[in-house]
Amino acid sequence: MDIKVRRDLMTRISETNYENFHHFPEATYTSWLTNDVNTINDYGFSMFFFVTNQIANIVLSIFSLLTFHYSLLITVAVLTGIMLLAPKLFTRRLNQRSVAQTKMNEELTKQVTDVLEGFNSLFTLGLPKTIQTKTLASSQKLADARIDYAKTAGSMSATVNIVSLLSQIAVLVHAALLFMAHLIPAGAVSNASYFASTIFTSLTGATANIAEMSAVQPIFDKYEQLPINTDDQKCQSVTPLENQIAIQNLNFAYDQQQPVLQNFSWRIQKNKKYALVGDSGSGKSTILNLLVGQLTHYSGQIRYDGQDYQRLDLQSLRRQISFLEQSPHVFNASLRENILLGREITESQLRAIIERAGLNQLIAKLPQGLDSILTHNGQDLSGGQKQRISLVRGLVNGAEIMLLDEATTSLDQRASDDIEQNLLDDPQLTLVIVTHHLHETIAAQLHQVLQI
Ligand SMILES: Nc1ncnc2c1ncn2[C@@H]1O[C@H](COP(=O)(O)OP(=O)(O)OP(=O)(O)O)[C@@H](O)[C@H]1O
Repeated sequence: MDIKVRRDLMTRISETNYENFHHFPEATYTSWLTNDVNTINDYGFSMFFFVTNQIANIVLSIFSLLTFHYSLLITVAVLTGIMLLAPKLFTRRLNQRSVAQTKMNEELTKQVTDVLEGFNSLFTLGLPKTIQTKTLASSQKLADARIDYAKTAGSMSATVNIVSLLSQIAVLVHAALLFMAHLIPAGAVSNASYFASTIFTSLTGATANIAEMSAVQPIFDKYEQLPINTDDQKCQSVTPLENQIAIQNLNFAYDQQQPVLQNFSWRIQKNKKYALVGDSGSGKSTILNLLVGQLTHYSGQIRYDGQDYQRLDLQSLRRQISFLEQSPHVFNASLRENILLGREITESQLRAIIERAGLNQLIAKLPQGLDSILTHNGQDLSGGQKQRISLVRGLVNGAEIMLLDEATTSLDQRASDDIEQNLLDDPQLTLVIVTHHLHETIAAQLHQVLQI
């Protein structure tokens, strides 16, 4: 069941779009997939098994009581109704406490992840103690949320227990009256008391457990906040570029108060080479993100061979465009897996691409070559080596449009120029380079250098 919950959640994550995914920090997803799944186990699935057991006890005891006198069943039925209503007084509060608890779990995971990722910065500034102070507050908030939940669950349990006790006394009195009226034998009075105790004790447990079980529903509701992207399925699949990508009168803002691009127009023609330059924060990366269909909330138009981006299947668009970031993520897997990422090419094609991106030196240094395992986020690689891996990934795609977002900045000038020259020499390639260090010889070969 854990596997199914996680699989459904990962399906949701993998099928959402770029903007929806980044609506939450990664740590929130970590919390969903770990803390929340544990909560679903502890309060959801485990309770379900208890409740099944308790309901079996109740049903069998009711049958036994029925053999003494039918009227006992009526008393039990009325009291059961009252017992089932008692926890309803607490359901809303319990749900709220459950949500608060999962939110605090998310907050703690977020803080812990954030501060541990910043370990190097804090350490070099001589501030390692900040790790404690930054996480203690969220840890305390989580503890408070857990106590609040326990208090509500405890109050509910106490109320149901009192109703249960009164109900057991009521059945005993009823049985005693039946005995006095000579309707049941004396032994049935003590047995009725025993079965009443079984019924109401099991009911006490079952009602509290059902309430706790339902308190995990808000977690599933929370998962629904991550919408699955269904737009692409309705749209047109993208084929290799024949003519041009045209941006027309485009306006874009991450935050409505601060527009990044205003009335921006630009054309990228097939097989031509471009550079985007400009001050830091001027919007160069944003333009690439728009071109690759990652940012979709803009006004104006982007057209791919005349077709509006809004009508295109953006997944298939991304198969036509290789987008190379400045700091690519390196997975904790072999170098080969890091390059292929599930795609298939022949060994000779792979070797040729590695040669082209200048990754040979790194492979020669690694103990198992291409099959050496890299650490999480490539902590044992240099920035330049990571960028070469990213370039190989892009070339494996075989896409004829390539967008480089300062993708060679960690390499020395010569290596960076070599790679850029290699891409410029490819007549099939449509190339856009975002850079702060445009070498004159490279600039001279470009179709256009656009200043943002
Ligand atoms: N995800 C984001 N959310 C909010 N604002 C953002 C986001 N990404 C970028 N911005 C803002 O948008 C503006 C343009 O950013 P962008 O990264 O496109 O600039 P850039 O020209 O590529 O900068 P640099 O040369 O430093 O990489 C900046 O003011 C930046 O703060």
